[in-house]
Amino acid sequence: MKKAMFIWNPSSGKEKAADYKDFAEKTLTEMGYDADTRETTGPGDATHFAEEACEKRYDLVVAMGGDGTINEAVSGLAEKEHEPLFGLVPLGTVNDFARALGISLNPEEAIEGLKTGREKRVDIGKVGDQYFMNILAIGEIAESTYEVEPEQKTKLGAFAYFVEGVKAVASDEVTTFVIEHDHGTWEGEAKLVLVALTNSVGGFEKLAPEALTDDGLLHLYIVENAALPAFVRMATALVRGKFEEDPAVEAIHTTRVSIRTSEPLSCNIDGDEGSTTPFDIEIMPRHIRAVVPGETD
Ligand SMILES: Nc1ncnc2c1ncn2[C@@H]1O[C@H](COP(=O)(O)OP(=O)(O)OP(=O)(O)O)[C@@H](O)[C@H]1O
Repeated sequence: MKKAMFIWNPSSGKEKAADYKDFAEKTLTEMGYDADTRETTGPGDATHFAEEACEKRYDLVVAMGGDGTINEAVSGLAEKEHEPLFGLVPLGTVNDFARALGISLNPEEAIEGLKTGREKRVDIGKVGDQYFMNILAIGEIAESTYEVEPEQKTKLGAFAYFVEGVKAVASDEVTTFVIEHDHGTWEGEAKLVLVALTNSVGGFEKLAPEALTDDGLLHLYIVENAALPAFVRMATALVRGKFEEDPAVEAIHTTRVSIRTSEPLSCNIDGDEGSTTPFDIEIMPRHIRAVVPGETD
């Protein structure tokens, strides 16, 4: 009998998560799987469960939760000898990976979609011993998001980030970056460096509109240090989906990026704090066997 592991985070998606869990178990059984359900209790669980599924040669791993849970499950599947199929059921607030893969943001539809979906091999990124599916951000603007207090986040939402971002843009502090990539070396002062894998970043689909989940490329954007009006222009370009055409933005498509900075800076990986510079980022092309909507080729 085919074996599936269903990993779910009960803290995501509020009180309906348990109902979706029951529906997912029923669906996997109907699909002919022996379904083994695992509930996460805290950070790291989803990774350990997915690792176990690889060791025990499961056919399918399905993770249900927000982007944090999905990142943890994919990290457990990465670089293993046995590669189960990976299905995801989005239950978070942003759900970038599901958006990029065209998976329904309605959990019931996403679960139903496992029945009719097809396999698609998709890229992930690697930095040190961490993996990412959507975006790595580094620079004063990225660092400033850590300064947003939790209660400020709840009260003001995106506006709190915006205020911190403007403060970072307006500050005199500048960081010098040395960035090596496939086509050469970029050296200079930058406010923000972004490495995107997909076209959905923070639920916003216009930062890297051309980034495909299986193009084998890191989409690198270097936002140069500039005066405030340039940032206003850049924000407008971003909203219009023309970010990479802005003169203060260097856009490079590459398979590897090495980043060194004048001061150590920590990066933000898929929304959570990650490694501190210097570090190397690489693409792992078509590494994960994701289940996505659509007919099998
Ligand atoms: N039982 C649990 N209770 C609390 N936290 C948990 C539990 N299980 C896992 N976690 C942790 O919760 C973190 C956040 O989960 P996740 O990102 O999936 O949900 P979310 O915060 O609702 O989503 P989003 O970030 O999209 O709003 C994960 O990093 C995970 O380690």
